[in-house]
Amino acid sequence: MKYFTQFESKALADQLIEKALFYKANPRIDQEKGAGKRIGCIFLNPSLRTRASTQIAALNLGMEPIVMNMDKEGWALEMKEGVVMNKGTVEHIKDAAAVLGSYFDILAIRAFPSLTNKQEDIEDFIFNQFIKYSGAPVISLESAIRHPLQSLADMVTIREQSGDAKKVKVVLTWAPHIKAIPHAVANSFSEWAIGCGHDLTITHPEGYQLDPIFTNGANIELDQQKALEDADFVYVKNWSAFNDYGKIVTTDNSWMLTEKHFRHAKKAKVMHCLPVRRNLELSDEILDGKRSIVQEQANNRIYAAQSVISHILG
Ligand SMILES: NCCC[C@H](NC(=O)CCC(=O)O)C(=O)O
Ligand SMILES: NC(=O)OP(=O)(O)O
Repeated sequence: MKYFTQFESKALADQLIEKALFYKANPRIDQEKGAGKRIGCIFLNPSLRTRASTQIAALNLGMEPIVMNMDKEGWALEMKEGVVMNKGTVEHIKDAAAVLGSYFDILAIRAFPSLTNKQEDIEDFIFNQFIKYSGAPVISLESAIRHPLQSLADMVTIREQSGDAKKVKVVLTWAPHIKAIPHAVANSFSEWAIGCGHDLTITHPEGYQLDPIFTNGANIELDQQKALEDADFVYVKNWSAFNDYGKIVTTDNSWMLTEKHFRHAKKAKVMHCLPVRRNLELSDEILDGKRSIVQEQANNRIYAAQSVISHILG
């Protein structure tokens, strides 16, 4: 495997989930595997979990991580081909990515969408420029349209929490927010949950349909109460409109989950990738209550990353 950017197959997902659970039980068992190798973690946007968990994962494998916050510490990058660089950008992605590719054995990149240029975002243009020009193996730390390390950690968490249950009902519910938020987490969660064979229902207000490329195979139910019935796992996430691209269509706060939403889903566990805006996206009551498994999820980010890095190292 040279690139970890999206769901590939159930067989690979199962292998990565098993390996993540193995590393969780034996974090340092492969301390020699990455010895003498470096991973470059390139952030064009903020991060807490992805930044720290990827570094810990690399260190568990004996590999040296170097983090660059390119949005703040690097030169302003030009992404377009053939432009006269007489404005704000200082260095072309061609040159920067080629240098980074020569410095590192693996490159890991975070590049959020603009939410203003739909075509560029759905092509994952900036992320793909790094792939094109670096020549190195690349791991996505969240691109414009996907967040596969998050989704892998989510699948690990569901596997861990569901024990012997053969089939679980998973619900992805939209939550209110005050800002236009990317689709990446919701897209990826849907892609991985369907790919891993879970029974997935997606619920959101009118106008928040996700790109069907990612949701094909899910049950779409616009009535949140109905969607939540008998859920085993409820994944909470805000996203902006996809059709009316990047717009906020409603902020209806009745969509924020509280205990009363779980009348017909008594056993449901609640997931969120974090960061979460409390009492806007999700209530204190849920986040601090027994249903929440958000800390377990965040912890599993380490072993998801370790599993992927190990797989790329071969
Ligand atoms: N990496 C996890 C989520 C990152 C991003 N959240 C945010 O941008 C939150 C911003 C805010 O709450 O102001 C998202 O939802 O895609
Ligand atoms: N869940 C997640 O990706 O968190 P960060 O944005 O803090 O990395």
